[in-house]
Amino acid sequence: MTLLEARGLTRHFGGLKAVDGVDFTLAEGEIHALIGPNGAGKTTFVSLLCGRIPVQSGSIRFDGADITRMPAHRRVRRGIAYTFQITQVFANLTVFDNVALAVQRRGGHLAEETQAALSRVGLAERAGQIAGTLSYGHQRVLEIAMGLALQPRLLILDEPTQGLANAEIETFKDLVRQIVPETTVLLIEHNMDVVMDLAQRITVLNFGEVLATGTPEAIRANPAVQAAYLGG
Ligand SMILES: Nc1ncnc2c1ncn2[C@@H]1O[C@H](COP(=O)(O)OP(=O)(O)OP(=O)(O)O)[C@@H](O)[C@H]1O
Repeated sequence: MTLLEARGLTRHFGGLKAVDGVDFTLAEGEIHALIGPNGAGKTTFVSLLCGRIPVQSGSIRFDGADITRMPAHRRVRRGIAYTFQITQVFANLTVFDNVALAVQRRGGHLAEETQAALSRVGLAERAGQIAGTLSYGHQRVLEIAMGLALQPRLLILDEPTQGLANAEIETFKDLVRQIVPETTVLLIEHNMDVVMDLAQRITVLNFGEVLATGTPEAIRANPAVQAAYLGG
């Protein structure tokens, strides 16, 4: 089943075609990676999907409904959660309270669901710690817990492994494998090992347009992708 479908999605900044007529579908339960060179439009594209930036033209359907003009907070309620490159953790609050805020936003059972989200990412033992004192890697994991606390249908992760150590990347990959297929995952990622390991399908953006979509094998073998991004 198709969970999300974008048609002709467009966002220009002045003369710059950041996202330019993108057609894109997400199948329910898949791990889908979005890759491409710096400035290709990946963050802008997912910002359009979650409503952080308004669409100029084109449409987005999510779970059968047109969400093109829906405000971001209502998309969250419909099941789209996201974590962005820039850390969203409240540094002065405890780990527990950071996640509790996300649970509260959804109107869930505060203590139980907060604890469950923390256990899921392996942060339960640090529940009482002030978030700002966590290592960088743990803060990134906390962000994912905050996203999961929303119990999303779709979790969008923008460069989640950036700055993580190798062992933390392995933990992250295990976590993503555990949350599908209940949660569909859209992953912006520059680390090609992570992409090839996790993704069932990959979409390559280049200059705001879709260059290719396919399985990891097909994308790796695609000459246009090699020329634009993989440096083959
Ligand atoms: N608010 C904005 N105003 C003007 N230009 C913008 C804005 N946001 C993004 N851009 C430009 O749009 C283009 C696409 O940027 P975007 O951040 O979406 O690319 P990206 O593929 O996510 O890049 P990276 O891999 O470096 O994160 C870039 O040229 C960027 O400078």
